[in-house]
Amino acid sequence: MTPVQASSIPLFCSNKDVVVEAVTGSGKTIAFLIPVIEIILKAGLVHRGHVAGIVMAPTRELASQIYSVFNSVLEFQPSASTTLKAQLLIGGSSTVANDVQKFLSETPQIVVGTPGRLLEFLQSPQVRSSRLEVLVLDEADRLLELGFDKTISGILRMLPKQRRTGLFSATVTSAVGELVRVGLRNPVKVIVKVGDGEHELKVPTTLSISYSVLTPDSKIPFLIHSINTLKYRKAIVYFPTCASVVYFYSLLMSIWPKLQSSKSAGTQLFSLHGKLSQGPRTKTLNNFINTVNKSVLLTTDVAARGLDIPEVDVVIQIDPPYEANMFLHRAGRAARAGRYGEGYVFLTKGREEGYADLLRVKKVRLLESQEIDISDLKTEFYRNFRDWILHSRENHDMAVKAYVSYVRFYTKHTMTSIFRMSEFDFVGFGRAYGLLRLPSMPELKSAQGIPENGWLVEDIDMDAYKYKDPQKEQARLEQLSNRDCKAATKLGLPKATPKAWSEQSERKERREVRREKKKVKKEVIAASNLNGDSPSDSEELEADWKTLIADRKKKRKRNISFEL
Ligand SMILES: Nc1ncnc2c1ncn2[C@@H]1O[C@H](COP(=O)(O)OP(=O)(O)OP(=O)(O)O)[C@@H](O)[C@H]1O
Repeated sequence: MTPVQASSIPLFCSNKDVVVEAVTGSGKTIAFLIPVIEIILKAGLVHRGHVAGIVMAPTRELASQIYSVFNSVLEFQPSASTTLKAQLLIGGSSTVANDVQKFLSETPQIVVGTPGRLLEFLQSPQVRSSRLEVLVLDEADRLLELGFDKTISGILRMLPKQRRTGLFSATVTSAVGELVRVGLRNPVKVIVKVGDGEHELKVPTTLSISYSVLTPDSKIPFLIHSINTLKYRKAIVYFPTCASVVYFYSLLMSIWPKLQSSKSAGTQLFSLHGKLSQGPRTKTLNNFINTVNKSVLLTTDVAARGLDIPEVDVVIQIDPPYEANMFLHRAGRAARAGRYGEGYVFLTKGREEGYADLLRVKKVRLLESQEIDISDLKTEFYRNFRDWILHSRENHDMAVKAYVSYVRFYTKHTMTSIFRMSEFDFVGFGRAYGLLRLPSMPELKSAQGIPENGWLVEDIDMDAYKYKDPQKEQARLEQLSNRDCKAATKLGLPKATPKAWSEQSERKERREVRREKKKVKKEVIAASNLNGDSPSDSEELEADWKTLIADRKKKRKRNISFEL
């Protein structure tokens, strides 16, 4: 047994409620799974329609993993004894009605699931939970966080008070205040500490963590450099939001082959996030787990907790997560069960450097990475990035979505003294996200140094910037031809959508051009008056004015430049 198993299994099995905290990858799954089996076997047979044990986990992936560990243990049941069975209850793959049907026909005693589906399942009149013996909350602190709490209260109301309850996590202490509400009676706290001889650590001792301080536009090139040069079989890269995973996965799929080193040739990329439907989500994770090739998974915090993929030996965090505990869970996907692993986090130059000190206070041992010159790779990256963005307008739409979601993510940081919105580099990240123009968003209103009209490139003819999808392009062309026509509004063109916004801002821009024309005209008239010309020499004046306007226009319509 691992230390957490040796200390918590006897307690949990001997009718004690337990709260167990031990670092990632230390074997907590077995530490609750064995007692669940023991407690149910000791209680004797349960009747059809009754649940005897519930294990709850915050994500579908984690619930599925626990269910499969259950099955691999239950395979070893002596045939003469009660046959224990488990059932998986997660949304997205089957209906509640099907789950209930299966439960009644296969009579499992244990259910493993995510809170939402578990609640719906327990609410079915055919399912009884009054004889429940044991409840486990894996990743308990996460489950108790806002969002799940109403669901969990609903589940707890349906369970008998006479039961054993166990809370497990690598960071369970933050949930201690909630214990009474969760219904633990005189729980025993088991905290398994690790250390490097001198100091206690909150991460496995076999996990080596480094941080790099980078400018916004160096982050993705540095990621490419890292996945090109680091030694790993499988690596996980954490992005802040679903939209940023979608965006950078599309970008890297297209341009990374051009930037690969011989060391990384043949490496497969995968992407996983919470907005994928269940089918592709499961398929992607299985493919990542089962591929024999060197592979990299781009993902969000949906894959931060609990996932046990032993071959993962490198974890990269493009940005720190919005709360510090998540850092430990993300990094802990590597260095599991005594294996060696490496964690990297990219901090934005400026205020974010303080995050390293905060982690040290949180008992994370980390070092600053050596500075590496990646200027050639960066130049090559942005050349390819520019071509890719300009290749289709869809790419820019994706960039806008990813950027907006990143800004919103940044506002959610709990450590506001380090991650200050007032110091957020809107322009730097706009360029890093490949934007031609910053989107209009409330957060930008009070920001400093935003270029006029949000343009990040000197000029671009947005009217000529096409969608690859013929239907989208057709719609865009129709909008273009309608945009000046007041009738378009009457026809009900959407007002609040991003397109409506861009239409609005384009209208604003045209107004400005008109204003500028008027100004120039006035200047010309004033100048000619000074020269003694009569304002009635209108033909000549009109010609001068046209030339002036044309010159200004020419300046504005210079080739698209994309300096990043
Ligand atoms: N007694 C044991 N001996 C050897 N390996 C073990 C033992 N118990 C568990 N393991 C292995 O350790 C790995 C990590 O276990 P597990 O996923 O339960 O960790 P955890 O503590 O729940 O981590 P996390 O906090 O990240 O969820 C798994 O691959 C598991 O098979």
